[in-house]
Amino acid sequence: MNQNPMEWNEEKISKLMGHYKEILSLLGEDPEREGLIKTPERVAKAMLTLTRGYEMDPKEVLNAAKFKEPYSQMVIVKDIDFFSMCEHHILPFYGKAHVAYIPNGYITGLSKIARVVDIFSHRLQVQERMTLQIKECIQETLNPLGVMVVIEAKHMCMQMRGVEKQNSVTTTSDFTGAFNQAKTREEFMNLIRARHL
Ligand SMILES: Nc1nc2c(ncn2[C@@H]2O[C@H](COP(=O)(O)OP(=O)(O)OP(=O)(O)O)[C@@H](O)[C@H]2O)c(=O)[nH]1
Ligand SMILES: [Zn+2]
Repeated sequence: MNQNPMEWNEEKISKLMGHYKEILSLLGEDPEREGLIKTPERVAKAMLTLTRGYEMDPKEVLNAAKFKEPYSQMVIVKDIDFFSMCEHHILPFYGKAHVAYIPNGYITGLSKIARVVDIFSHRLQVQERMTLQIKECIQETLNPLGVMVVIEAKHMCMQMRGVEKQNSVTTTSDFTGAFNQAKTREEFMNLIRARHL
């Protein structure tokens, strides 16, 4: 998922650099001093990297590795680390995503589930919408018997500023189909909590 520098959109970078230079001045800094001279360019590239998910199609990623397979028990990819940015403050929120689905004739490459999380997290987000988008993307692409997504995250806008709570963790979950049954959700939650390897 590293952005190839050859693919930088020079026009966008140049415009972003102008804005970040202005922001540095407004914050009381001297954008011409040595340590800051390249900062607008660095920040422009960092922000384009952190929002690269806008340029990517998560359904295409899943469809590229969709395999016909009769396996119809739960598949779980847990502890998928992610970093995203809250759309309210443009500050990071970060944590782990856990995804389960029950195939209905088709499976996907395991890494593709993590890639879908990467794509949606590299956009300005709220945790709830990210949870729902991952769920919908998998449901609509693989048409499984059910999909469930659980996300646990810490929000820096609640740690560094505002209410300044360092240890609160937000958990969101969403599901379809077979996960409407409490027993199926329980199986997933137990497997998430179990420590293996
Ligand atoms: N539901 C939800 N809220 C979020 C998320 N990320 C940040 N927020 C919250 O978005 C809210 C924005 O509230 P506002 O009152 O408009 O903004 P604010 O004055 O900066 O709020 P404080 O953070 O309480 O200082 C805050 O309560 C944040 O904690 C998220 O992923 N989901
Ligand atoms: Zn925020």
